[in-house]
Amino acid sequence: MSARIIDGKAFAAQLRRRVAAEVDRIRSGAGVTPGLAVVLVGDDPASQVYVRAKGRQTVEVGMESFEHRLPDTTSEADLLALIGRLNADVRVHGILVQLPLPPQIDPAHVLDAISPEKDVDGFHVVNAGRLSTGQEAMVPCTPLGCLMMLRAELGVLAGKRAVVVGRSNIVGKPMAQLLLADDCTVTIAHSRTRDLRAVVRSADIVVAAVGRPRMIPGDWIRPGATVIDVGINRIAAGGKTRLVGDVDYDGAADVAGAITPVPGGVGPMTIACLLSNTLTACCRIHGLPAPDLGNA
Ligand SMILES: Nc1nc2c(c(=O)[nH]1)N[C@@H](CN(C=O)c1ccc(C(=O)N[C@@H](CCC(=O)O)C(=O)O)cc1)CN2
Ligand SMILES: [Mg+2]
Repeated sequence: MSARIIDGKAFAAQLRRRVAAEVDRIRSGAGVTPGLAVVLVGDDPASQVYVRAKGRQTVEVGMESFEHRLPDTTSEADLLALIGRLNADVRVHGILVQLPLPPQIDPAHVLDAISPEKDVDGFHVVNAGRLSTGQEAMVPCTPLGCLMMLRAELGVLAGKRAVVVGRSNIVGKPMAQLLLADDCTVTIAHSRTRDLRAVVRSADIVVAAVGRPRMIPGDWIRPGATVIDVGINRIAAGGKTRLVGDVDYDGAADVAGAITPVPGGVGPMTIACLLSNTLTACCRIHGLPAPDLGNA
């Protein structure tokens, strides 16, 4: 193993400390406390863990947390009505609806019902459009966390060849936009890409976000490349389960310059960036200068 390990847990802890200091500053200076509303529909076990972590960390950085847990039989109309109330609630600066949603609810309807300025997930079509046209946007948390770690690891990203494997609206596409905005030469690869091995091998930066356990073997990685593994895949292992990424960690760590582990890499940064986005949303809503915490 030669790669540096990019410690997402430590990064996230550092970002939360900076968010907490800024929350303290705007509360004492402007008398405003940022508030985050998280909505969970149903009882998906992983979602419950993430929502609990979000609520706890929101309170720990000094923000107000509003948690809404709805049964998995909730209709789309009832969920839209709740979002309408949260949009109008002046104590709430950020709104997040935990994904996935049960099948009777169309996520596109729900995400586009959230006020763009309170859309701390950055999933609203207005924020996606703003990001892709270089305007001030709310930036999706997972790619924002990846960008922060890449900038800290590599400094200036301009001119780097970046390959993003995966084209989802919530990770792959916004990640590519962020890298492009930092002047990388960006390729988005996906399940239909021809000779994926050669494409990945050409990259100085590989962001893997396909959701397939260890799909990218170590010998696809260019020696010295920086590898950001977004995958969080639970696999069976010796009668138990364990988490692995989309990259074969042991193989890639032998050749990469730096790599994020799973767990403890991108995942913790997702929630830290949610807190940072909530602070940003609160500052924008109240016309306060938004602190630079390494945001896009
Ligand atoms: N509305 C949203 N829904 C979902 C998002 C999102 O950003 N917005 N992302 C994921 C889930 N997610 C946050 O919601 C999330 C996933 C994983 C982690 C994390 O810290 N993972 C740990 C491992 C945790 C474990 O042991 O299971 C790690 O990688 O170290 C945080 C947040 C889908 N839904
Ligand atoms: Mg795909």
